[in-house]
Amino acid sequence: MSVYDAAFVNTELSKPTSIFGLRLWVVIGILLGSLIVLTLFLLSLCLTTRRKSRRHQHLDPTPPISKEIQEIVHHPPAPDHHHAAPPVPEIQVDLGKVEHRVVFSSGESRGPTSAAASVSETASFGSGSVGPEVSHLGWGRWYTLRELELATNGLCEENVIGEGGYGIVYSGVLTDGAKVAVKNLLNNRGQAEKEFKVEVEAIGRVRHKNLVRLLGYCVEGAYRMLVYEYVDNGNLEQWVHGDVGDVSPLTWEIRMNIIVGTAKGLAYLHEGLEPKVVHRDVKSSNILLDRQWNPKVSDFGLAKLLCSENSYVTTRVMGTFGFGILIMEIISGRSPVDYSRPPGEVNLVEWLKTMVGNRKSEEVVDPKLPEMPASKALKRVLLVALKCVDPDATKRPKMGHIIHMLEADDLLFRDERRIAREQSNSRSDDHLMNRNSTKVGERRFDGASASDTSEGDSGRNYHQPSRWR
Ligand SMILES: Nc1ncnc2c1ncn2[C@@H]1O[C@H](COP(=O)(O)OP(=O)(O)OP(=O)(O)O)[C@@H](O)[C@H]1O
Repeated sequence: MSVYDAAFVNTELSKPTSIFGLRLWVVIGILLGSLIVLTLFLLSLCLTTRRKSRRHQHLDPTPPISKEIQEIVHHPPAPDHHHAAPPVPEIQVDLGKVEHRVVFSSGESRGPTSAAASVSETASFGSGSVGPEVSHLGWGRWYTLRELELATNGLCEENVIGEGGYGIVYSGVLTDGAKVAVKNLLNNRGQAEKEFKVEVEAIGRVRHKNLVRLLGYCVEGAYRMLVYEYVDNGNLEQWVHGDVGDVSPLTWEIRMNIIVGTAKGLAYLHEGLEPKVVHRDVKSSNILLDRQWNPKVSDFGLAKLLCSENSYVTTRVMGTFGFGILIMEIISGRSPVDYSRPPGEVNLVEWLKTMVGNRKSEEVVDPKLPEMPASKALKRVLLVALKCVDPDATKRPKMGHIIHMLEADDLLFRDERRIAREQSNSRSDDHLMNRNSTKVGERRFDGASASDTSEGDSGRNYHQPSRWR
């Protein structure tokens, strides 16, 4: 720019304007200053908003545990365990990425109406839906407390189906109509949360028709709840020891079905999963029944996950002893310990051993059984029970082997029943007795004869009582 141009610009800028007679450069200065101030204001506004929203995300009450839930790899079972379910794919779920807003604040105003109102409230905050898509895990669902309150009529007393060592169990109906059992775990903080994690991780991935299925869980504030499929025909303890009249509805066939089904559920826990799961509390109140009398093992909440290297013996010791007592309970209708009985009969295992040793197997059968079982079938199942409670833990059979023995027994029993029916129909006793012995002989080649089973698994010897040969 030349000296003349600069002088010209200077003259022009120094001219007074119509705005309060201010010179042009002053007006331009004011405009520029205002623009800068406005830009700075907008920038700070923008930053404040972003910071606020970030703090909001931080306050999102997604429980920390949910981020730790992930599907555990389900290894296929060993080839000889053909009862195990097919493997499921590995899925990792990070619930922290799902927007959860929990609006429950206190225990007041419980009941179906208030609960319903809150559920829709939750929906409006969340991803727009309160249904399963909000909180799918790899294996199940994460439920809000509101959902479970709605399902259980506000955790009301009429919905209580029982109380166990770990909390109260409620029946409930979810919004999709599914009936569930909600176990509200007793909460003693710290420890409870640890147990809860163990239980959720151990149970969530397990799928077997003879194991009660965990559908999901709820962690909210101090609440820890497990949501199970509802099994609708009570538990085995109620049917074996409850007031069912003089004749039990549990026929021999039903009892055998319960024993075999329970064995399959336990075998899956012991042998179909890696790491293994051991129930540690096999008892009749933990065997739930459906309307077709199919058993489902429940309450493996404190099951410990074992390292595969050193679990072998432990699994056999812990798992089979309780199962042996359970068989005795089902066959005899007696409790494992019953102080109302004479001294020699208080302990079921000891009494039964004595009875079998004295060739009184038939006398151990539950007097409420509608019909006596075939002698061989009875002895076979008692033999299995006695093997399970062998004082030498290393001689106890594995659950898989127990199934093998029991199922062979089942076939044998069916044959004998068919033959018995034929006997009573034709009345040609001698002829049919010959067929009977031939049939039994044939079955023994199926790999489950008394001598086969007496050898025990893994080449261990079991000394079968000679009277049973
Ligand atoms: N999934 C379910 N469906 C139907 N009823 C259930 C279900 N789970 C548990 N129950 C019932 O709830 C009651 C309490 O069960 P829970 O497993 O808590 O205790 P328990 O087995 O009686 O005792 P413990 O805790 O000492 O094993 C039992 O009567 C059981 O039959």
